[in-house]
Amino acid sequence: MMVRLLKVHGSGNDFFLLDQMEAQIQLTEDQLKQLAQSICDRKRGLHGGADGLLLVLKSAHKNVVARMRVINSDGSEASMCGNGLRTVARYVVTKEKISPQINFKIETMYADLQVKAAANLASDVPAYEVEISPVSFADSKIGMHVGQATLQNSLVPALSDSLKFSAVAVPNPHLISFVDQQTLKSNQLVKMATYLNSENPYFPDGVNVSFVQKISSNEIFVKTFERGVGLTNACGTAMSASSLIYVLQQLGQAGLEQTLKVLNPGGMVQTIVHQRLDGSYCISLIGNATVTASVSLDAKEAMFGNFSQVKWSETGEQRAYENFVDSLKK
Ligand SMILES: N[C@@H](CCC[C@H](N)C(=O)O)C(=O)O
Repeated sequence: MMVRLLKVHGSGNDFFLLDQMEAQIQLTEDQLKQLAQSICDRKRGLHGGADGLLLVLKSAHKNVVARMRVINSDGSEASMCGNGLRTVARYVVTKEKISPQINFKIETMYADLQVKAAANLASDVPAYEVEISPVSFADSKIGMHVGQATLQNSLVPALSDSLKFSAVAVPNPHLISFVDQQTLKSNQLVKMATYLNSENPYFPDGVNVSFVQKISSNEIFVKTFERGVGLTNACGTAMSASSLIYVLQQLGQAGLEQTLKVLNPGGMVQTIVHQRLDGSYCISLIGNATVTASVSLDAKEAMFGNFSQVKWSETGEQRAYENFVDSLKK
């Protein structure tokens, strides 16, 4: 059962992308989960593994070009993936020959989201802009049980006696703390997030946890431990959620519609926080959509960790991306 995959990334948050409309045989839900776990495994997976598997499907919604599903590397399904959506948008533009000026929609678990091509981040680094929405601060939408209906820069004594937390669903769940350099460099993020993504009474379905550092008024650094994955180079929804919290708590109205620079361990994206007329928020996430390789493999063999028949062909795009990351350090 041969299938073709792409290896893609946004800010180094990397994925295998499978277009199920092109696959000759449809994999069952169990087979998709097993394939994701097998190829994404960082030690025994395909070419160093990945953070997840992105599925591209047909959408039944009117005026929607395609549908995206996201399977984390542990086989769990996520409701949204910001970095992944940019790469899916690029894939759909190429496949459907959509003009780069056109805005279009991609269906995700809870919303049909606007996407469009953006100006290159740097020479030969294609970029896309995607909508991150819907946003909710309610404990029920976040899957949060901390004895408070919302968390907005609040102490949660069960988690830490000094760090303050904010929680938001965009719509996948995020727990965010603004920290100093020493805390950012410590093992606290991994320790806390590992606990909150194992059996625990506070976030029984797990949560993406980010530590954020303010760099300047329009610049933040975000480090994320993702639910279903672990520490990643970047998490698009986490950077969007962190930008929203930063604007609401530190910039106020003046921060709306402003472009923020969001640095992360894998590179940099830009975000813009919007407030709609009905008072709800949404975020524009702008960043690279890089295709590093095209792959063909026998899905049944790959599910069991046999990659002997894999054909792997590099695109050459990674070099330009690395030059871009180097330029950020200067
Ligand atoms: N990397 C993603 C988020 C993927 C889903 C997350 N691990 C979850 O389970 O919610 C992003 O770029 O947003």
